[in-house]
Amino acid sequence: MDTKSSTRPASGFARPRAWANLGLVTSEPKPGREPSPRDSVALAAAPFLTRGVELDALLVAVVDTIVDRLAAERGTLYLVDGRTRTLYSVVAHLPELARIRLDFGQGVAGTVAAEGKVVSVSNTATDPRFDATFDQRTGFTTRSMLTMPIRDSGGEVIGVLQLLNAARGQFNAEDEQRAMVLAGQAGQVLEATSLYAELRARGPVELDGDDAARPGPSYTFNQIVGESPAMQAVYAVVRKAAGTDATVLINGESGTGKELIARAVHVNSPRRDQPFVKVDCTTLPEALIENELFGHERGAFTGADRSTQGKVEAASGGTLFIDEFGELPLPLQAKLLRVLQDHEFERVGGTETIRADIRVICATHRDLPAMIDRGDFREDLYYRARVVPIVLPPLRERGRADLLRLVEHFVDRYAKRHERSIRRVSEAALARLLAHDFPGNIRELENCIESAVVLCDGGVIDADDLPLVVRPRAHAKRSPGGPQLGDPELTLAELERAHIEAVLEACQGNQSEAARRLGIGRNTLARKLGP
Ligand SMILES: Nc1ncnc2c1ncn2[C@@H]1O[C@H](COP(=O)(O)OP(=O)(O)OP(=O)(O)O)[C@@H](O)[C@H]1O
Repeated sequence: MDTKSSTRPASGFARPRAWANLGLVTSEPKPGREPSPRDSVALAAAPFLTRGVELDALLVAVVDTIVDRLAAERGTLYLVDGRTRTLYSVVAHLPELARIRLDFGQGVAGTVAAEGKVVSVSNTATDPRFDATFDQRTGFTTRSMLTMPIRDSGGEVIGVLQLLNAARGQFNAEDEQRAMVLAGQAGQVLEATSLYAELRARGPVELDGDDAARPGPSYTFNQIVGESPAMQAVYAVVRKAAGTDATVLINGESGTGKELIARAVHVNSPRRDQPFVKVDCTTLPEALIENELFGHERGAFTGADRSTQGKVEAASGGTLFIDEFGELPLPLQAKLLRVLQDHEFERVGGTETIRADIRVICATHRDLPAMIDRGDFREDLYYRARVVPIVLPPLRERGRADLLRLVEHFVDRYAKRHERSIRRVSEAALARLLAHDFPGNIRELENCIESAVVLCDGGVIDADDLPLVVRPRAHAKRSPGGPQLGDPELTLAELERAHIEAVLEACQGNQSEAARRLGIGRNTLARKLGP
C-alpha cells in the first residue's frame, strides 16, 4: 500500500477517471504478494487516530489496506446511518461532487447494510443484484464484487465496504474470511472516530423530535465537528494552508475552536512529526513573555544561572502556536516580526543570532485592525501574520444542524468519559439549547453538556439539567435594580464593576476567560476586582 498517499489531504489524492468523481478510491492490485489477515487495518489507521484529525485520510488508509490485502482493484466505503436507513459513500469524497447515497435494500451495498451479511458477486453480468447504472455513470467495468458489513463492538452495522474486481478474477471463500477479519478491524477503527456517535443504528442518544431534521454523517476532520457552509469554507483553507509554511492568523470569538483548527493545520502539514508548541500571551506577565518565547542566556537577569531555550527553539522544525496574539506587547511585536520575516532572533541577554525554523500560527479574538488604529498593534506584523486568514464563525451562526451534531458529539464523549448511560436529550432541552446564543461558543456548549451528562437523572438530559447562563448584556438590561447604562447617578467605576461581575458570572467565575472577554489581562482583572 502506498501509505504516503493516504496521509495527504483528500483533495490531494490522485484518482482515476470519472470513478474518482464518485468518491471512490483506487489501489493497484499486487497479485504477487500473499495477503495475510494478520495485516492490521488498525495499524494502518493508528497514526491518524493519534493525530486526531483528517478523517478522510484515515478512511482512505482503512480502505487502501483492505483493497491491498485482498488484491482487489478498487474499494468503496459507505457509512451507514441507521436512523434514516441510508448509506453514504465517504472515501476520498470530493466536496463539490455528490456522494453516492443509497437506501437500505438498494443495490448490493444497501442489501448488505440491511441484512448484515457478506455478499459475493462472482459475475456481475449474470447476477441480478448488481446495478449496472453505477458503471454507466463511472465508465468503470465491474466484473466481480465482494461486499461486507462493518460492525461496531456492539454488533451494529456502521459501514459497508465494497471491493471491486478481484485480481485473480473472482473472490473465493478464503477471501471472504479474510475480508471479515479486516472488516472487524475497520469497525474498531471507525468506532474510535468522532463519526461513531453519528453512525450508530440505534445509538443510546436520541435527539427528541428531531429525526427528520437530523443531518447526515459528517466526515471531514476527525474530532472537528461541523458541516455548515461556514465550517466547510474553514476546512478548505485548512487543507490549502496545511501543505505550506505560510503563517496563519485565526480570528474568532472565545471558544470557537481556534486552537483545534491550529492543531489541524499542524497535524496535516509536513511538520506533523515535529513539536506543536503553544504560547499563551495572556497567561503570562508582560516581562516573562519574551523569556517564554526566546529563552535567555546565563546571567541575563538575577537568578538566570543557566541558559534556557524559549518556545521558538522548542518548536524548531515544528509549529509555534501563539494564542491571544493581540495581547503581545508592542516591543515583542517587533521581535516576532523579525522571526517571521528573517527567521532570526536572540535569547534574552544573548548576542548570538539564532535561526528559527518554525511555522507560526496566531490566534486572537481581538479586532486587530481596530487595535492598529489605536496604535496598540503593529500594522506590518498584522499583514505578515495574516498570509492565511481564517475566521471562525461563532456557534450561533453555524446553524441548527451543526449545533445538533455538537450536542451529540459531546453527549457521547462525556457519557463515555464519566461512564454514564445517556439515552435521550429531551425536546425541551433541545429547544433550550437552540434558543441560547452561546456567548462562550463551543466551550460553553461542551461544559454545559458535560455537566448535564453528569447531573441528569434516568439517562435523559432535560432542560433543567442544562446550566445555561444568561448573556451578560441581556442580564444587565433585565435586572431592574442593577446599574443601568446611561443612568446619570452612576459613576464609571460602579458601571465597570457591574459589567465585570456580569461577565464573570457568565464565565462561571473563570477569571482568565472573563479577562479574555473583557479584553484586559488577567492581572488587570484581579486588580479591578480588588480587595
Ligand atoms: N468544531 C468543533 N468540534 C468539536 N469540538 C470543538 C469544535 N470547536 C471547538 N471544540 C471544542 O471546544 C473547546 C474550545 O475550543 P478551543 O480551545 O480550540 O477554542 P479557542 O477559540 O481556542 O478558545 P479561546 O479563544 O478561549 O482560547 C475545546 O474543548 C474544543 O475541543
